[in-house]
Amino acid sequence: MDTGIRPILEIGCGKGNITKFLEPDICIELDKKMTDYLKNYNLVIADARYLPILRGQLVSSLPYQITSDFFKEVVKLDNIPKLTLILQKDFVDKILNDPTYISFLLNYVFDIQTKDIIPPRCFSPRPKVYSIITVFNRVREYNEDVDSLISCISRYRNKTLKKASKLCGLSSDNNLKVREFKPWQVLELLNSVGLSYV
Ligand SMILES: C[S@@+](CC[C@H](N)C(=O)[O-])C[C@H]1O[C@@H](n2cnc3c(N)ncnc32)[C@H](O)[C@@H]1O
Repeated sequence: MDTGIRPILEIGCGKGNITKFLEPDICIELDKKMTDYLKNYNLVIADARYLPILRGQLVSSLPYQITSDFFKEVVKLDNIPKLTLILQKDFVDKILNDPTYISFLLNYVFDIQTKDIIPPRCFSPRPKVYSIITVFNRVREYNEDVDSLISCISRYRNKTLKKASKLCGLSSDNNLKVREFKPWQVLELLNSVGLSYV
């Protein structure tokens, strides 16, 4: 935990299991029934996806079904330099290995570091899946043009970069298939279509 980046915002404080150690500056929780557990903190009862959160570092053990929606919003918030999240391990494996839109975009904006794996028995109720603590450090500002290009190119992952880039209005001589690029090779992919976003 980097206490130098403030404010620290915790999303989904629940019964305060993480909150009591973290002591965040602001605690955001959707479920009003949790108010009693969180009365000692600066509590905001709200849906974190729709909050105008402008700066700080985020810590969260979010429900896994909102992970993609959450990232699509948070990736655009340049004043959020760091996120420490408990995520479903399968999701993290995908963003590190699979050539999808969200994987390329997250690897473009963040340096992604995996930490401890958390087995299902550590949670109550017990989930079916393994979780993993993952730290996202922002290394680039969000860029709408890059986002659109990644969105387009990743739709053609079974085509060569040469064909995919043509379909996306650009040009490339690269005959590798889009799916042959690992998410962490996103800059190489962008450079291959003539965009230099290092
Ligand atoms: C997996 S629980 C984690 C609870 C607590 N942090 C813990 O570790 O025990 C997720 C929490 O996020 C809250 N939550 C779900 N969706 C949310 C949203 N969109 N905005 C804010 N909180 C949300 C839930 O009500 C729940 O308390």
